[in-house]
Amino acid sequence: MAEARIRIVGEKILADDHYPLKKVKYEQLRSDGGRQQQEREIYDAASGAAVLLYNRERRTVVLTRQFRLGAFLNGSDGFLLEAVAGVLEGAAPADRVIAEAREETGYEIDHADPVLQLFASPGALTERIHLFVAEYDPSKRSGPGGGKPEEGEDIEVVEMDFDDALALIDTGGIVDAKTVLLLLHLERRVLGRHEAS
Ligand SMILES: Nc1nc2c(ncn2[C@@H]2O[C@H](COP(=O)(O)OP(=O)(O)O[C@H]3O[C@H](CO)[C@@H](O)[C@H](O)[C@@H]3O)[C@@H](O)[C@H]2O)c(=O)[nH]1
Ligand SMILES: [Mg+2]
Repeated sequence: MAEARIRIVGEKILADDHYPLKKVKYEQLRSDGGRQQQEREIYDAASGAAVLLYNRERRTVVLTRQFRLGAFLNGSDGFLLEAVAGVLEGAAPADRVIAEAREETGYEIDHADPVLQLFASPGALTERIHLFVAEYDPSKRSGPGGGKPEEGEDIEVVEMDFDDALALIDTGGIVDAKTVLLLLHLERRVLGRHEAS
């Protein structure tokens, strides 16, 4: 049997409040045949799912704007425009995004199309994000959205022209990775780009 390239040799919990922050020791079989031990800090954050809501006829998307501490602590005002997203909390990703769309925007979607999965920041986080797109119908809105105030959510719902959203990627107005990726997917595979007149 081939020798395993990576072997976990130890794990220490550094902090465990919301999700655990760990120090993990592993042994790597290097490409030169040697074995090397390394240690890394890793935040064992929950995996999540995100969905970009779009309307083909109106050529619009629905995004959220909410405060994100990580961005604030690193040079942004922290209020990021993002696709709807939430942690899985044990649910199937396709079910989770339908519930999150309702909670965060009030839109009722009955189906979401899977796009891809990605690791949010694989050197530092265990988190995997499942990405979807879904058509929304402006007449199917059960409430204002906004998220759960009791969990500290204070989410602004932002409906915008799809081409304006694409332009915001170029000007730095949209800087959330999953959202940039979903908008580019929508352009490449679903809606195409309309040149500004
Ligand atoms: N008390 C407490 N609450 C927290 C903490 N971290 C998160 N929460 C709460 O947990 C809930 C998470 O809300 P969701 O809508 O389920 O998740 P999200 O924050 O939108 O996360 C999504 O986007 C993230 C950023 O891209 C992703 O990291 C994540 O996987 C997911 O896709 C929010 O109510 C938030 O306040 C914490 O450290 N302490
Ligand atoms: Mg969310």
